[in-house]
Amino acid sequence: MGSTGAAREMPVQELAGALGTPDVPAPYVVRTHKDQQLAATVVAPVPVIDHSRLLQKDDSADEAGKLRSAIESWGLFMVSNHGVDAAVIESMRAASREFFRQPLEEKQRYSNLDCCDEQFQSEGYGNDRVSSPDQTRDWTDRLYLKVEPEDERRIALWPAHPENFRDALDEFTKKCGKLKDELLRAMAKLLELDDEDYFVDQLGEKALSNARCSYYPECPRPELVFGLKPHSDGTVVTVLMVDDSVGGLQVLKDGVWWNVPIIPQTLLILIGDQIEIMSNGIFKSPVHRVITNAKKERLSVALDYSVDPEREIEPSPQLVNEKRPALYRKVRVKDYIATYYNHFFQGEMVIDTIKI
Ligand SMILES: O=C(O)CCC(=O)C(=O)O
Ligand SMILES: [Fe+2]
Repeated sequence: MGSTGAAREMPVQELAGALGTPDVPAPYVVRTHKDQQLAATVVAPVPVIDHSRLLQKDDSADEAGKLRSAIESWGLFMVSNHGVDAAVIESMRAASREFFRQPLEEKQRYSNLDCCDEQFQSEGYGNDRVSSPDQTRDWTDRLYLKVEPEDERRIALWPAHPENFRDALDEFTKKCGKLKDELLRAMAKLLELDDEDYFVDQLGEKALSNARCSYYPECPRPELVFGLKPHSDGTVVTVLMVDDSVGGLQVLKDGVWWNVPIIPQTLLILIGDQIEIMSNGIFKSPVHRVITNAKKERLSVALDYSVDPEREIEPSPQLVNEKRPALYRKVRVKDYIATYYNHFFQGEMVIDTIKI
């Protein structure tokens, strides 16, 4: 991720609090998709996969079939009985909410702008890097932290308040990591790969995972802005804890934006670009976005799982044959991630650049 100099932007939370008029500042107004933000009215019938059944030796066939159809039709699905205790999820949620509720000065101790030269450093609290003056800003503030490899954590950027934040994130990460490995094994089985551990092994010993706590303040003009622009995730998979009462996540399917429902006690799994590449396009990473709400704030916590950035990925040789030649070029993950944001800011999908 580049480190272009960035002017300090006002957090959206402060902006939302300061607005006395029903208006949003021009840099947040989406120019190209007028009124599209409110277009979705249909709730996506996204399948719920019972994870404990998926893991059972003799009773997994139905669940595996559901998983396949969920991935093929939506590129995302919910998991229930996922092994991440409700208490772990609730502490993560509460600790993140508590963090964003604090005064600005407290949050800025973890700023994503370096304290000395104000260079953007991606980890920490703040907004996206602004790389060009005409970049449309998203109506969100974020706390972005590397959680794995564990020895690369920058603990100084992990909030010390609320006091349980660090433990909550550590616990959430560990439990979700196990879930992610189990799901990747189930996905390798679906593709009939010889090695059930194929995707887990591809991640490598220095696999990267980041936590993204996103806070979307209420917005006076939801129809004019994005909470988060349309994108597909540049990950292998993303485990997402959505807000427990406020919707806003939408997924694009067959040219239509669908609302992703909130289903209590589930976690949402998104197929990312990296597994799209490794599965030679059999799995597709869905384009999704977040819209804001005029009356309510929203909070989500995402765990991004990526192959070790130093490694290269390509379609699994077992999924390439004469009938289905490789659809993607081999790419170094670090290069993929580096170009990801430039495309994201332009509203383009980086995966299109490596399609053969
Ligand atoms: O806030 C959400 O529900 C989705 C966030 C998301 O898509 C992302 O962080 O990549
Ligand atoms: Fe996403």
